[in-house]
Amino acid sequence: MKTLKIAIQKSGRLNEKSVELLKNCGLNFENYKSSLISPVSNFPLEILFLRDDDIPEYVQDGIADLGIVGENVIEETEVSVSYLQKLGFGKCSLKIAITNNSDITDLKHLEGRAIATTYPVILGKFLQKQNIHSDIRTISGSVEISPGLGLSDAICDLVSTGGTLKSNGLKPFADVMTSEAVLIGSKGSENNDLVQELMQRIQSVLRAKETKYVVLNVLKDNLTAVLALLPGVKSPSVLPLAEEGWVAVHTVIPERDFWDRISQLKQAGAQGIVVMPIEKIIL
Ligand SMILES: Nc1ncnc2c1ncn2[C@@H]1O[C@H](COP(=O)(O)OP(=O)(O)OP(=O)(O)O)[C@@H](O)[C@H]1O
Ligand SMILES: O=P(O)(O)OC[C@H]1O[C@H](OP(=O)(O)OP(=O)(O)O)[C@H](O)[C@@H]1O
Ligand SMILES: [Mg+2]
Repeated sequence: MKTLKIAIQKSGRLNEKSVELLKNCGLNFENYKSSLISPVSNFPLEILFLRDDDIPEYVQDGIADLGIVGENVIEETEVSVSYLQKLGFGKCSLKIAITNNSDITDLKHLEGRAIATTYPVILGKFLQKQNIHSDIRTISGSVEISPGLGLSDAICDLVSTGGTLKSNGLKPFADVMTSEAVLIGSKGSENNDLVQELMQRIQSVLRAKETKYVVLNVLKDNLTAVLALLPGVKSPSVLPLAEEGWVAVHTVIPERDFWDRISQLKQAGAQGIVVMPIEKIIL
């Protein structure tokens, strides 16, 4: 069977999480900073370490079968690839930001104004939809300093905490798009058996990340109330305890409403609650 190639970012915001995800999928490979290509010893796969901007085109052209990259980069490069899976990391928004003392209060005020960005394609489409004609100034980085230097009236750049905007005297003004890291594939790659195997592994790791394994003890009299609060993969397991009248309940709980569930369980009579991380959930 043909060896697959997956392109991930060589260094930068997505590198560490991409490597961690692949390792959690049980793939063995070396992650030397100097190597640009790394074979996986226990799966027919090679990992290419690239600048993130190049990943969509490598995948579109079939040089890499798969890639991990931000949605923002895919939109900007306007490639034709298959979106296979959102990966839940690298979450950020592309925003238009203005200076704290700006006279711009409405999108229409951007008409004729200069906006600096590394995302001219996405910004251009956004403005076109609003029928606004701005002077888009494409620069390759450090976008946030351009209003202070007099290069632009506004910027359009990625924001997550907002710290970079704040420290440059800027404030968010309009949301252009939200983004996160996604697994992409060359068109048709989703039909490849190896791609499907890898996607199943990735999905089992992502599912596990979203959930916790919980074991708790409860008096049989309170069991119905506790079970009513629990989802489980199929349903919770209930096991007798050595002490008469008590049972142990094993289940999985979604990470997102974890603390609410735990306090509800305690109120319903759950005791000795043990919470454990889950490595993989294979359905
Ligand atoms: N502040 C942020 N918070 C979360 N995710 C972000 C943030 N900034 C960028 N990202 C996401 O991470 C991706 C990579 O960001 P990074 O800053 O490492 O890119 P880069 O400097 O263009 O890297 P490269 O050297 O590979 O070209 C972005 O395209 C975006 O999807
Ligand atoms: O809202 P914040 O949490 O402050 O993040 C926003 C910053 O993060 C990104 O740059 P990054 O730090 O990745 O550096 P880069 O410009 O060198 O890619 C982005 O281009 C912003 O400058
Ligand atoms: Mg880049």
